[in-house]
Amino acid sequence: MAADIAIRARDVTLSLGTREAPTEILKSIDLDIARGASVAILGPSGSGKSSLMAILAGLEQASGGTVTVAGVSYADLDEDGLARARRGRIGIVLQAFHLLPTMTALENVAVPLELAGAADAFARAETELHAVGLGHRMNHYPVQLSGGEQQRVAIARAVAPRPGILFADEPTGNLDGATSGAIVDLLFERQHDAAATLLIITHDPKLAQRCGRVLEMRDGRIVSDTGT
Ligand SMILES: Nc1ncnc2c1ncn2[C@@H]1O[C@H](COP(=O)(O)OP(=O)(O)OP(=O)(O)O)[C@@H](O)[C@H]1O
Repeated sequence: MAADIAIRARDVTLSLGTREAPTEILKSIDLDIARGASVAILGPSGSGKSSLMAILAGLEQASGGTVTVAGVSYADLDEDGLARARRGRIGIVLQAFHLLPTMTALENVAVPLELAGAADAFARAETELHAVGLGHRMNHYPVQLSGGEQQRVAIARAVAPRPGILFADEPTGNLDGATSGAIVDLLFERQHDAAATLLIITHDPKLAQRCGRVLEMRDGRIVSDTGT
């Protein structure tokens, strides 16, 4: 695969449900995303956006086809291998934030940094939490944080290791206009700093406009693809 391609999917399908009544969630997705690109995925609810992102991020296995991310083919990896491939290289912000309930905001951001081998994990985590406006909430546990605050912790956690690839599923879904603008600025700043590839699912046309490329999904397929 060419070095300038960060994400490649070939004939990716996802079929869920029962064997008697399978539902085709994704239908023959072919996609190349250039390194350093910012890509928005738009499309109606249920069109398969989150499913596609989960497969590209290595969180879910496709029913068919191949996925290669940062030169690593997912076909050769089991779950542990996928987790190792993600660590420090892929940042993910999902709709459910998956913060660890027994850890404070600071620990939620610092621990993955430590796992990725950072020596100054806690200092960096503090910096990231300040950047998302949560300097005053660092020692709060997830249950003590609002939905928007939890979302910002999840974003700080995803960008802290400066991953080469960032996946974000509705990253501003729970945030008000002003906070959302600041968080989007931060995502693009981090992308720029690390020359990272950014893939964002959004319903927000303004956010989509900030991306160099816009994909539109409908009924499990990519039906339009504009930009680079
Ligand atoms: N485990 C499952 N079994 C059967 N169908 C599923 C399963 N998980 C998801 N689906 C279906 O797959 C389709 C695509 O879901 P997906 O979450 O990828 O859509 P989406 O475009 O991200 O939607 P939204 O914008 O609402 O988040 C939906 O119709 C959903 O009901």
